[in-house]
Amino acid sequence: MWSTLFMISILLYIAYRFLKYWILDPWYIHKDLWAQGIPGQYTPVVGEILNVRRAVLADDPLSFMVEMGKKYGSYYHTSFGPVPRLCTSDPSLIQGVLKTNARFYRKSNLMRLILGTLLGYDNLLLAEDNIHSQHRRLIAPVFQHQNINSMISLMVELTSNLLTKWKLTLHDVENKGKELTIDIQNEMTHLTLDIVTGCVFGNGLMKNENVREIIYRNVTTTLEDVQNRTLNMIGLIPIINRLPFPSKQRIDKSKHDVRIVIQRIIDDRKKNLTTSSCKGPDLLDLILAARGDDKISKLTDEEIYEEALTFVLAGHETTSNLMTWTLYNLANNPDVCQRLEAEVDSVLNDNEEITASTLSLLTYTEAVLKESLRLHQPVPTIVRQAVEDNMLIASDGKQIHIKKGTDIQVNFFLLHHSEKYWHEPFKFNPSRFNERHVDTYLPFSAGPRSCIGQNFAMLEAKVMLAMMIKNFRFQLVPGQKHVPEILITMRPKYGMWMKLSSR
Ligand code: HEM
Repeated sequence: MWSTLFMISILLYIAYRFLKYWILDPWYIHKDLWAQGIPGQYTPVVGEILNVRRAVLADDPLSFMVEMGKKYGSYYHTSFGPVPRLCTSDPSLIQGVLKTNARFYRKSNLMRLILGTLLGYDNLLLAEDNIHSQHRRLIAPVFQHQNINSMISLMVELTSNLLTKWKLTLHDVENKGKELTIDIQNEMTHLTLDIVTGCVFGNGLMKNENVREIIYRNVTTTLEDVQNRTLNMIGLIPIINRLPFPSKQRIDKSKHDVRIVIQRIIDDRKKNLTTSSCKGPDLLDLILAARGDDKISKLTDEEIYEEALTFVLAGHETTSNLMTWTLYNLANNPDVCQRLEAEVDSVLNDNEEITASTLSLLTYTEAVLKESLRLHQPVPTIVRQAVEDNMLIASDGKQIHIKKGTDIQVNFFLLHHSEKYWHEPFKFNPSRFNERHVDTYLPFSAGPRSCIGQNFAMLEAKVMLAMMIKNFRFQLVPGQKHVPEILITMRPKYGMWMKLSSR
């Protein structure tokens, strides 16, 4: 009798929790937002997942966001699965979430589920509160200009290796009377992975083909597995995401293999058995040496491992997407490309070393990259979850009370394509960056969790773009579909095939 009552209570409790999570809590949040006059729509349990899926299957993944923006304006509520969301591209609300009220927000559970599997949780991307601020204070000086400027020589060397490979292949192919076509997305992913791993791990990686192969293979296949598990929901459902499906076993094995080689590189570096491949200290030297204000506090071995892997993950696909979309935009805008070629030809000299001061002369190149980041933002949206009730103020003066548990989707894509802030927003026009754009241009986000690697990324992209444009012309192979695919980053779903010719 007592055991039956106990079982019934447990079942009722589970049913209540289920109902609360999937129906009651979301309903109260939507009701509250409607009561405040915020437009929006609510489909219980699934939210907008089916609409998003429909747009993705129709190869038009941005269309849903654009339609919702047109229908409701720069802030509205909806939900993703059961989780209620305030979606916004309003600069004032965005500043509220990312800066003024940042203490009331955490990264979304979705992001933790997707990236935590591979990275762990004590790193800049995923840590919260004190751990995050402590790591940020320790690591921010690592990315100062004087440190990353000494990495330019390695960026140049690795880009030059790729250009030499292209030249040789082009020569061979032309001798056979054919054309050279390559998937530029694939090439850029390899180059950015080469650069970031080289700048993190130095010659422990550069000189050991085997180590490099283990890191590259495991990082890329794990990212694919993690992405597939997100799309088919296996990775998102608690308990299910721990079951030993083949993809989970592959991820665990990769994690283990990567762990062993990276730990070895770190241990060797501590014993001075390996060195930086840059002109100065590399990122690993810098995080090993990082000390807090008290000159004593430092990262633990486990944290150093996670941060090093975080740089590799956060730093390669984002920059590779920037490069791929930039070449796409240049191929579609020959006038811009001509002006870029003229700048690069006048600044880069075959016999002179490329230094920070050479790069500072490439102002139009920088504008081209900035405009590409606006038009094809590598990280088009981010999501934060409110962990306390708080008040946000929109640009039109409306005050919005946000309840604990609400997700906020910050939509950089809509912000960067808003006619309110950008003249002819869908046009590729680098000259618009002759002026400064402050709160309306956020490719690297803003506030205490903005991209810590942004100077590194811009420097690297400038080196790659200038050297590539100096040597080659890139034309799009006709007949391909250019469809963006968005998981955390936005990349071309079917690759980006280009015909290469020498300049
Ligand atoms: C074009 C290239 C890049 C773009 C567009 C980009 C964009 C971003 C954005 C939007 C965020 C905020 C994410 C969020 O709040 O959820 C971010 C965070 C971050 N990025 Fe980047 N990123 C780029 C390159 C890099 C590089 C090269 C590195 C490192 C070498 C890097 C390291 C990080 C880290 C560690 C964070 C987390 C910072 C924190 O929360 O304190 N990123 N990035």
